[in-house]
Amino acid sequence: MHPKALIEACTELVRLTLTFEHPADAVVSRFFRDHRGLGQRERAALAETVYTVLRKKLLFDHMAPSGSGPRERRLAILGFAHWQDEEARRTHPQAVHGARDFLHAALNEREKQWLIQCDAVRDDELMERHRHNLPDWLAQPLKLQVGEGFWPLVRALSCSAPLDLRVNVLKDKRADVQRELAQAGIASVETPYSPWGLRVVGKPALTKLPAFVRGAIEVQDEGSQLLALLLDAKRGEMVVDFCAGAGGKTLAIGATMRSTGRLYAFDVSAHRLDALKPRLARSGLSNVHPAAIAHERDERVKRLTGKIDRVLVDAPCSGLGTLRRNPDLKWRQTPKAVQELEVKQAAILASAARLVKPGGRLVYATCSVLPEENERIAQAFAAAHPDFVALDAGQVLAQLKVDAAASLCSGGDTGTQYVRLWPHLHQTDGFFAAVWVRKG
Ligand SMILES: C[S@@+](CC[C@H](N)C(=O)[O-])C[C@H]1O[C@@H](n2cnc3c(N)ncnc32)[C@H](O)[C@@H]1O
Repeated sequence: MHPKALIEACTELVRLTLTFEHPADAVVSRFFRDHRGLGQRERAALAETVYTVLRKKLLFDHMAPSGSGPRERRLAILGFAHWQDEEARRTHPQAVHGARDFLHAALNEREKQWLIQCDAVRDDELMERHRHNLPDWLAQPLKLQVGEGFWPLVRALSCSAPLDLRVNVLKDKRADVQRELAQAGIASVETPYSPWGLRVVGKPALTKLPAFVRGAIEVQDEGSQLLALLLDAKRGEMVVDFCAGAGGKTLAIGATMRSTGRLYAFDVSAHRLDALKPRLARSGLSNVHPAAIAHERDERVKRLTGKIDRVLVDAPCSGLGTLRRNPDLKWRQTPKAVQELEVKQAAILASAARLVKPGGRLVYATCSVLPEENERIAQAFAAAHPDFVALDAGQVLAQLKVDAAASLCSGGDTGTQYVRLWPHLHQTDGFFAAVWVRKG
């Protein structure tokens, strides 16, 4: 594709994304479906350009007014240029800017001059908000929580997430899958914490690989794998994944149960549960029972009161721990939406807790980094439910032989009460988890 046509396509995609009517990943997928002729490299350039615009929106909004032409085109030019800079830095860490030849071939003289001006702006000349590119309501709580880690966190959030796989141990050993992938030209390393994880180098296409087709691998962030591990579901148990969605954690839990016992996958979205079905078929699991529920007090839920060994509540949340993958969330979420989520989270956790039998385990998890959706929900639950005893997540993970378990946790008297994963510290998405056992 000629550079001019590619920048025009980037401009159109930026325009569609910035309406914020739909999640960016859905807009991008739709665009690719509508433009089937796009090659692999063009798709990568389009997606990376748009994601860079979303990641650096405040900076680009600050730079765009000095340029000419439609605003979306200026943002697309900056997105493309900054993405190329990131690529160049990855391969040559000292590089300041990436090659501009391709991009220049798409620009007129005024645009080239403007880009040179933008390239000359130094980081230390910028206001703080143009460097961190976060809305104030999000920057403040992050600073309070991570202190000096704030700028490393900002840098981590401005990169794309690594591609993590979970090996389905029901089918294969991690080392065997790693060897098989290497033979297919896909390099990977073992993830540092999850016993099932492989971190793949680059972003190779996976869905046609024999290992994928036979259900030996699933794409899953290492942090998400750890939350499934934390539930520690055993052979023959009765287990509920209360907010199963498309079943990322369900599949991991089902495998730890060695496809025995009963694993209910509940969700209010039948559509999301439908996406679980082909994954389930590949996985070889026969112990999973997906069920769409109307709400958290549904009759199907009530019938299981006090009968379940382990319940995972992977609650609907702001998703603000996943900004590396979903940078649009920082512009689509609002403090008001978070408040509404808190009410829902507390209600779902309280309902799900009723299922846990005496001696059973309850795990509450989110992929949010906000204390309101995490510690605050866990503390309010603990205060209202004296029949649940909090377990120390650091100890639980250590018992599960997770390396450096304490470094994955924070909070409480022990400093390791809750799982707290951060992109800049653990190379995972931001995750939270709290664990309780019901008094026997
Ligand atoms: C964080 S997502 C789950 C992701 C999934 N566990 C995974 O690992 O792929 C939260 C899910 O909660 C579901 N949900 C929202 N309200 C619910 C409710 N009242 N009861 C059960 N599930 C609910 C949403 O439909 C969504 O699929």
